[in-house]
Amino acid sequence: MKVLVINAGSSSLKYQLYNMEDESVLAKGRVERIGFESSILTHEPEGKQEVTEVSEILDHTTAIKKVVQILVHQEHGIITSVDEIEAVGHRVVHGGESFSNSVIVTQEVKQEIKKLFDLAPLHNPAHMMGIQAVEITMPNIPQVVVFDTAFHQTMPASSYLYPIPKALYKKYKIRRYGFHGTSHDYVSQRAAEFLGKNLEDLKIVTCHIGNGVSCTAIKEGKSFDTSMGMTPLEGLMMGTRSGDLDPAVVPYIMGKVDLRISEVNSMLNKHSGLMAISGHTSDMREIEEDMNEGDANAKLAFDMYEYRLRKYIGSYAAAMDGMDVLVFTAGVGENSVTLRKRICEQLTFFGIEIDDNMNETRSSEERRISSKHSKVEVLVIPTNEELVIARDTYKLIK
Ligand SMILES: Nc1ncnc2c1ncn2[C@@H]1O[C@H](COP(=O)(O)OP(=O)(O)O)[C@@H](O)[C@H]1O
Ligand SMILES: CC(=O)OP(=O)(O)O
Ligand SMILES: [Mg+2]
Repeated sequence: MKVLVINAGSSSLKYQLYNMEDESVLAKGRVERIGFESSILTHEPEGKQEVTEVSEILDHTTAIKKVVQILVHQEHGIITSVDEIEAVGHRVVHGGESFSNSVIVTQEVKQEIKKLFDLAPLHNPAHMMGIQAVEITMPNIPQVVVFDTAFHQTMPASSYLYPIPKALYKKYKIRRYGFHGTSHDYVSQRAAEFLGKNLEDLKIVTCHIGNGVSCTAIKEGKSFDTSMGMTPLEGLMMGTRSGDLDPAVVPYIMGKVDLRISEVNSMLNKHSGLMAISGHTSDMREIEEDMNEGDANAKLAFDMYEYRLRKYIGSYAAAMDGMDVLVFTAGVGENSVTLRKRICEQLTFFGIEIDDNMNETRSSEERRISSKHSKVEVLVIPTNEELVIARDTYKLIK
């Protein structure tokens, strides 16, 4: 059975085509700059040359059409007919309190996702466009949605409630939901397997450090607490998102410089984080390069990013009364030798001891970077959200 996995963003759409018999990836790619005149489709078919196409892709339906066209293309394609695709699985960022598992898409499910547009304005409307684009382009194909929030539905009320009037939770469902759940779930399971231990016996802190950044405390195999909140803005400093700040800052700025709600949202989501402090980039590779060349703003951005991560890791060790395993994952977590070193070198209080050689070894494999004497196992586990989505889709459709 072949499953197409889609992660639709507001102006991009990433895809992977899986053969579920052996879980191999037949092709993957992305459409960027949807809605612009020069949109870019990058397609990587397994065992063939990567292709890039520039054309006008004004909406998600056109983007999906282009993806299907290239998947069945004579030269660059990997299947002979679209009928070979038996199911589509989508990433959906916000599932609110309605979903603690992946589900098959129905009218009711779509209604629920729509109700959550307000809570994830950058993500959920784009996912819905992806689902509708598949309905138009591949009618009758079963679709499954896999939620970032689902894994965190096990959090206790003491973790998910905010200390504000309870009516706000009852009436508007204002609470912590948490995100990147598929990733935290996947890497914690892989970590236990890597160590040959029972997941249920471990206290794990997982750090998903990509464009979005979140940490999760995992106890008895379940999410116990996580740094993102009602929206993916809370918690750690990110590429362009501020993370935690005094909530009083928001009304204060709105009064002082006469900003509208949408402008404040945009400032905190798109113009803050590494971008704001470095003054020119949200890309960790550039931050590190500039820092090494003596750029003081890049250094400050790096220091703040690292410091905030370290504070969260420490607080989750306290939250679980211990930490057996610390996991780094996602673009920055898997690749930044410097960030991992700086964090671990200043967590010696917990008995963490990093092995510099292991940390510096470049690899895309799961690996241990702590020394033999370290009291906490420190691992780098490459995440694979797409594989989890493909597996859930296969399970529900099969
Ligand atoms: N070698 C590297 N060193 C440091 N950071 C890296 C490296 N490779 C990728 N990154 C960073 O990873 C981030 C993107 O992470 P990723 O998990 O792909 O994000 P997302 O899935 O949220 O788009 C970028 O900030 C990028 O700079
Ligand atoms: C939820 C979230 O922050 O997702 P991403 O990291 O893909 O932006
Ligand atoms: Mg990601």
